Amino acid sequence: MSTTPRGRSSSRRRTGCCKCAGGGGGGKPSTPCCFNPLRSLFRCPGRGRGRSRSRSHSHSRNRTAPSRVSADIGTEQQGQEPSFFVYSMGSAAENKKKKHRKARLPSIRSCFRSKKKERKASARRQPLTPAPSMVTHPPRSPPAPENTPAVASGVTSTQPPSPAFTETGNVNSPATSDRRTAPTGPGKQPSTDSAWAPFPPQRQQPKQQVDGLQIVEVATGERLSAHEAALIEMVESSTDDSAESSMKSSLEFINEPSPQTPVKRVVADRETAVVKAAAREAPRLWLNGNAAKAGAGARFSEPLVVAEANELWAHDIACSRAHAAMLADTGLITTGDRDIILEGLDQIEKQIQDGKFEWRKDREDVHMNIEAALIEKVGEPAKKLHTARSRNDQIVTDLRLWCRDAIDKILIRIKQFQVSLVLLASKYVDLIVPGYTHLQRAQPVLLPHLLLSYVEQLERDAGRLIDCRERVNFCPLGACALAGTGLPIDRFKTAKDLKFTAPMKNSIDAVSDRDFVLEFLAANSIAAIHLSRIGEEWVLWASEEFGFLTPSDSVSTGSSIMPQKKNPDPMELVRGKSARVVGDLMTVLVLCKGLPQAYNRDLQEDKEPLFDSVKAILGMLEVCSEFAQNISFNSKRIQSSLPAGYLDATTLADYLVKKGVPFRTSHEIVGRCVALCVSKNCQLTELEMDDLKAVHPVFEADVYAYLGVENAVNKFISYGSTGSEQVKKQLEDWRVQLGINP
Ligand SMILES: N/C(=N\CCC[C@H](N)C(=O)O)N[C@@H](CC(=O)O)C(=O)O
Repeated sequence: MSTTPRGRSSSRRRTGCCKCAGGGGGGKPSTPCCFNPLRSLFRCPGRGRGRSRSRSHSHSRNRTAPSRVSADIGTEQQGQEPSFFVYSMGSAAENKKKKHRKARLPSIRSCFRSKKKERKASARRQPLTPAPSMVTHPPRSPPAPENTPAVASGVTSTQPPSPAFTETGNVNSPATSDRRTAPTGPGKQPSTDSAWAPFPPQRQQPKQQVDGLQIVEVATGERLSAHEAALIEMVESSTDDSAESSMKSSLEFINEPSPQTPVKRVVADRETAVVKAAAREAPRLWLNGNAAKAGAGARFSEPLVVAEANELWAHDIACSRAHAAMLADTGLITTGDRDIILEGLDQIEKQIQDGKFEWRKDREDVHMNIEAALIEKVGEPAKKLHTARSRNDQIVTDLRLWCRDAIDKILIRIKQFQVSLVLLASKYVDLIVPGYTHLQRAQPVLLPHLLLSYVEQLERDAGRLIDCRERVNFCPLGACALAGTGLPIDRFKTAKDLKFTAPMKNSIDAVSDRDFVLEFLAANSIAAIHLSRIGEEWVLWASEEFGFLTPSDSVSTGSSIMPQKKNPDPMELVRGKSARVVGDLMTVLVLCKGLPQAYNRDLQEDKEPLFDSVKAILGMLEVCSEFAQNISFNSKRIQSSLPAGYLDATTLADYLVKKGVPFRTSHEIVGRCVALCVSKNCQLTELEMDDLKAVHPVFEADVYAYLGVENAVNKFISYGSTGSEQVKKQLEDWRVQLGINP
């Protein structure tokens, strides 16, 4: 067993797992394996938020998911779980491994270095060759009918994209013979290759076509796409090393052991392969792959890819399916191409579900990963999928679909908690508890009345989410980058297929706004505040000072030093988690406040707080339900505490009002009665008739039916009051509404 510098065990570091840090594995749901689900929900030390790349911070990244303490406790056996947890630091052995991994950083570069001179000379001799790119260039060939066979099936990437539209919007396809026609516009160089090329040739390499990609053999013997090879050349020939060092530092960062659960580590291990790919390719989406070098922007998108993909891949594929179907319906692609695309998407979906999909950080985001994989899989037809689509409308459509699903999940959890509260209330129908204002004893209330007050709050939380869902449910797809498209798409069809209410009316608005995210986060924040208040109340009530509530052992934790302690920390964590939910709202509010209209890359930053907020609120609700199912109220202790605090004083004032005394006067009279009790050290109900008459002659013998907490509670009759009739009725209504059988 190795120990960390803090003396903590690391032997089980890789065996602990927790639900909240799961979700890796290419969309595979993580399996909670902690013996206590409440603990597992809240044990993740990291939130997956932007990790520092700074080397000086590397030790903090060595933190793993909190491991069970397996320190020297004599007879400790494998698999036994101490009842408290600590975070552990990475061990020396792990640090060694990390160094070892660094040494394995991109070897491909050195292979290219050995060929540098030769290639430079070659580059001087030869003009640049075209590099396949994801950028679609306008066709430079005369139109041909859409059903040209060569167009409907996959063609090589040296051919212009098809089918294409003329400016008048007609579907056209380049005639096969015309594909070899070199562009003649200003600045276009004649191609040395027999095929038409949008850019001049770059190098002389033996070329092959695989799935429409041009393949070249490089010095390592590896077969890379021309695009990949061109990129390495760019980095290599750059006099400025920053592109390479930026890439390298990213690699080091990615190769660091991260504070992840084993599920995530599996993903991270897979990412090692991804990283190698990144070292030889950094696709540039502008200038057709001929831009100088990878910029600093990549630094910010890389760590997000996997997290973003885990959440959004299913929605992104759903959007692509709907979009492909619409493109075929409108004749923008053939039905044959649509079927090939759909088949490819099915395969990708399966790969992701099986955890076999390689998420490449160098492909920027979930959209580019899926689209590029689709092109690799099915070739040319996949290149048509991005027709009349931009990542700007894709991401916001994905997000709206994601929010819709997330809201539905939260609504279910809210209902579960409501049911737990109603069941709890049903167990204590007659239990009177002190009601507090200013945290001072105020008036007696029935415990079910208090518990149903939480149920009401939750109902409004659900209502806010339902309202928000209505506004979320409009479809931005087809807004394209911001302006819509000149192509005859059918936005109503995609909206319908994706079960949106309707397409969004304004394409600029569609890609610009994240008000639906804000609204969702605001609704979450209010719900979180409600849960936090319940958490606070229950923590307070579980204290020795109150002693009103006892959590069962299954929802309690112990102390590492004070053996007698039993902490209600799930509810403390509910209270604590509310801070991050509110913080997430603040993050997106501030994120959006300075943005000009239409898409801005800042918006990429909306996802982490959105995902985080939803994860937190789902966890909080689950914990609250479980806590509610595992607490008991200490009736005896509560009852014995009721006499203190003159809880019946206001009911006595109401008695005087019924006798015709103005309320302000009755308030004063009861005040004098209470003062008398204080001097006599007794309860109001213990005052003799003579004592009462001495305070005011209006008191009669019937006053004793108003004194004492039971009598006081029974006197409440107003709608929504704590009177037992009212409470019983409301409890019954809630049972019916929530479908709880008698
Ligand atoms: N880069 C870009 N959008 C990226 C959106 C997706 C991004 N991962 C996000 O999460 O916001 N916009 C390009 C258009 C495009 O790439 O489709 C632009 O407007 O210039």
